[in-house]
Amino acid sequence: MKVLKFGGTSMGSASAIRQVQAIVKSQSEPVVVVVSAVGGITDRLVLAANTAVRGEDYQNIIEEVVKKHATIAQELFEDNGQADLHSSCQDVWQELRQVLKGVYLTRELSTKSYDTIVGVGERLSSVFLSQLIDGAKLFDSRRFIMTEANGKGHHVKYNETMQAIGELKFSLSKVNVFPGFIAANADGENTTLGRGGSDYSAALLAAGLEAKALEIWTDVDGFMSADPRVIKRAYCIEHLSYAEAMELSHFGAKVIYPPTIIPALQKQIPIKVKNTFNASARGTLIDDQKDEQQRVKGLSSIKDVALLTLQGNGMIGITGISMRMFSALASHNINIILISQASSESSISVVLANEDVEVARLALIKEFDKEIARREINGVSIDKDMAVVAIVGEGMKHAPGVSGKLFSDIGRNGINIYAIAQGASELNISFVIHARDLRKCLNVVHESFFLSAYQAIHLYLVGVGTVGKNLLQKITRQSERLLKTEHLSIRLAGLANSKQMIFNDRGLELESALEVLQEASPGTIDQFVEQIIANNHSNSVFVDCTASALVAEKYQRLLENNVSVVTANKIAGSSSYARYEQLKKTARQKGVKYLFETNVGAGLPIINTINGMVQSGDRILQLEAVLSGTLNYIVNNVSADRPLSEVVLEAKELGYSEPDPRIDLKGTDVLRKLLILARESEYALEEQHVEIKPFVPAEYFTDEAVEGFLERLKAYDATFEAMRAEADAKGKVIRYAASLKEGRARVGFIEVDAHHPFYNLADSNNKVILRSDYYYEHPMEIKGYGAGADVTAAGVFADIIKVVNL
Ligand SMILES: Nc1ncnc2c1ncn2[C@@H]1O[C@H](COP(=O)(O)OP(=O)(O)O)[C@@H](O)[C@H]1O
Ligand SMILES: N[C@@H](CC(=O)OP(=O)(O)O)C(=O)O
Repeated sequence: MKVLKFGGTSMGSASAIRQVQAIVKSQSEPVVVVVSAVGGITDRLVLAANTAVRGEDYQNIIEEVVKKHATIAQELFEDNGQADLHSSCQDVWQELRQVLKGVYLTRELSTKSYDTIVGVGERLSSVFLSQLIDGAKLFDSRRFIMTEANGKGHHVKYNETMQAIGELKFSLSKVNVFPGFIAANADGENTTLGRGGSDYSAALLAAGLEAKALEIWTDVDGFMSADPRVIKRAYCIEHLSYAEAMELSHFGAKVIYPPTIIPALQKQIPIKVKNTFNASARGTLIDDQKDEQQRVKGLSSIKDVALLTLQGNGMIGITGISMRMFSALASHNINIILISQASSESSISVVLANEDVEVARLALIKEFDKEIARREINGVSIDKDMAVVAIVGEGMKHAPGVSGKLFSDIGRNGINIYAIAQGASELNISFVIHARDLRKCLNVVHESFFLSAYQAIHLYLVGVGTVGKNLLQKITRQSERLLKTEHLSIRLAGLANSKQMIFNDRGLELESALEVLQEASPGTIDQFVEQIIANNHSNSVFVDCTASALVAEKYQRLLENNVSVVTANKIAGSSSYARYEQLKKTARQKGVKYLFETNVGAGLPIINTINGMVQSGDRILQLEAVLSGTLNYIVNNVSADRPLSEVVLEAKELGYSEPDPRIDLKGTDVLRKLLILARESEYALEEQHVEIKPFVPAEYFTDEAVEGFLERLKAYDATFEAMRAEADAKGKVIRYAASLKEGRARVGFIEVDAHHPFYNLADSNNKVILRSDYYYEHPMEIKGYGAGADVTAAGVFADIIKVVNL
C-alpha cells in the first residue's frame, strides 16, 4: 500500500484534478490519497477569517471561494453528479458561514473557529476527489489525527495518532481519500497541522499504516537544488537522505513541510517527490541512504526574518544567559530559526520572524533589565528584513574548504554576512544576510558549488567601436563552446555607446544588440553605472572598450560595489600613480578583478607575465620594449624612396594608426604603456618621471585638421630620412622604444644593430624584453602582433573569462 499526497496546485483546477484521477487510477496496489485544498483557497479562508474579526465584509471573499468550487464541479461532473456533490458539501458550507458570522458578530477569532474556517478547503476537495474516483472511500482525518495545544499551533499526539491510524488498516478499500491538513484535539474540536501541513498528514498516515512508500505529488519535477522561482537553473535532485531533506525543508524549501520527514524516517518509509503534470519524470527519492560524493546537494532560504542580538562584555563566562534568553522567548511562543554565539560569549544572536521581533525585544529587555542597568549587557540590537540561507549536503562532512569557498565567493560579490551557524553534524551551514541580497546570494552559491549546470557572467559593455564590435562577435561565436566545455554562460546584461544604453537581466540577444542600441533611449555613463550597481547581479563585469577619460573615472565606484572591471582603455592605469594604486587596492579589498592586459601589446600576455614573475618573488630589473605597432610599422616602411609623411598616411588608411595619427606620433601612447608596465613591475612611476622624445617634434602638433597636419609633416620628412639613413650607414635600424633601467624611464629613438633583439622586428610587431633576478643573462622576451581590433578583443575576452576562473 502506498500513500499519495496531492498538493494545492494538483487540486487547483478541473483539468489538474483529472490528472490526479489518472495517476490514482494507474496504481496497481491499494492507495491512500491525501489531498490539499484547491490551490489558493486556504489563503482566501485565512483572509475571510481575518476580515470577519475586524468586522469588515467577508462575504465577497466567501462568494469567490464558492464560485471557484462551483466552476470546478461544473467541469468535473455531469448534472446528476453535481447534485450529489452539492448535497455532500452542504453541511461544510453551512458550518463555514455560521462560524464566520459568529466571528464577525463577536469580533473574536478563537483558535477553534480559525482552524474550522481554514480547514474547510480540504474537507471540500476530498469530497470532490472521492466522488470523482469510482469506488473511492472517503475518510475524515479528524477522527485519526489527534493534536494538543503547543505554543501558537498544535502538536500531533504521536502515539494516539499512530494507534488510531493503525486500526484503520482493516477498513481500507482500494482507493481511500483523506483530507490533508485537518485534525482534531481531545475535545473533538477542529485543529490543523499548520500551513503546508497536508504533507505531514500524509506522512502520519503512511507511518501508521506502514505504507510501502509515501509520494508527494506537486507541480515541480521533484526536490530542486534551490527554489526554482528564484534560481531558474535549479535542477531536480535525484536523491536525498532524510537528514538532507529535513534541513532543506526546515530552511525554507517549500516543497515539503518540515515535520513530514520524521514519521517517514521512523518507519523507514521512502518518500518520492513527483510532478502531477509530468508524471513520467523520475522525481526525487528521499530515504536513509547517504551519498557523500557531492559536497553540497541543495540550498534553501527563509525571508522576512530579523536578527536579534544580545550583546555585552558582562555576559562572558556567566552561565545561564542563553537559558534565560531562550526561556524568555519560548514563554512568548517565539520560534527561533537559527542561533549563533560568538566564541567569546559576548554576544548571542538569534533569527526569528520579522513579526515576532518587537515582542522578543521587549521580553529580553524585561528579562535582562538588571544586567542592562548595570551595563553588563548593552541591550538588544535588531536587524530587520534579513534572510537566512542554508547549504546542505552529507558530503560536506569530509570535505574541507566548503565554508572557505562559500564565504569567499559570497564576499567577492559584495554580500555582507551578519551571522553564521554550522551544526556539529556538518550537514548544514546557514548564514544570515540582508534580504535585498538574497537573490544574488542564492545565484552565487548555486553556481559556486556547481549545482548550476553553468556559471553566468553578467557583462556590461561600454564602447561599440572596432574593438567593442569585434568582442561582441567573438562572444557570439564562442558562447556555445564556452557553455559546453567551460560551463560558462556570458550574458550581455547591458550595452552602451556614448549616447545610448540598453539592459536585459537575462542577457541581450547578441546578434541584434547593436541594432537595438541604435534605437535605444539616451543615457549617460553615470546612469549606466548606477543601473549596474542597482541590478546587483552575481559575477558582474564592466568592460570598457572606449578611450574615454569619463568612462575611466567610473572604475572606482564600480569596484567599490563589487563589479569587476576589464578595460582596454589605458587612461586609468596611466594617470596618477595614486589613482592606479587605489583602483588595484579596491579590487583586492572587494575580491573582484581589475584587469587591463590589453593596455599593452593588445592580446600579448605581457602584464600577466610580469604579474606572475612579481608574485613568485622575482624582481623586474630592466625593461626594454617596442610598444607601438603603428610606429614600428612606420619605421619599417620609411626608406629613401618613401618619405615619412607618405607612410604615415598609408598607416592611417590601412587603419593601423588612430584616425588622428598625431595621437601615435606624439609618443603619449607609448609613454602610457611604459607607465603601466613599470607600475606592474612595482615601480611607482609618474608621467613626469619619464624622459620622452616624441616621434615627431612637438612644433608639428597644432590644432589644425588631420589633412593639414599631414601636409605640414612633409617638412619633417628630410630630417627623419637623415636619421634613418645615418643608422643605415652604420648597419643599424632605428626603433621607437621604451625602457626602464636603474629606475630611469625613457621613450624615444634608439639605433640597434643586427645583434639586437629589436633589429628584426618586422611590420607592426611589439616586443618586450624583461630582465629580472631570475632572467638576467638570458632575458624573457615576449613578441608578437601587438595592435588591431582582433587581438585586442581577444585579450579583453580572455580577461573577462578570468573574472570567474580565479
Ligand atoms: N527546493 C525546492 N524544490 C522544489 N520546489 C521548491 C523548492 N523551494 C521552493 N519550492 C516551491 O515549492 C512549490 C511546491 O510547494 P507547494 O506550493 O506547497 O506545492 P503543493 O501545492 O503541491 O503542496 C514549487 O512550485 C516551488 O515553487
Ligand atoms: N491547504 C493548506 C495545507 C497544504 O498542505 O497545502 P499545500 O499542499 O497546497 O501546500 C495550506 O495551504 O496551507
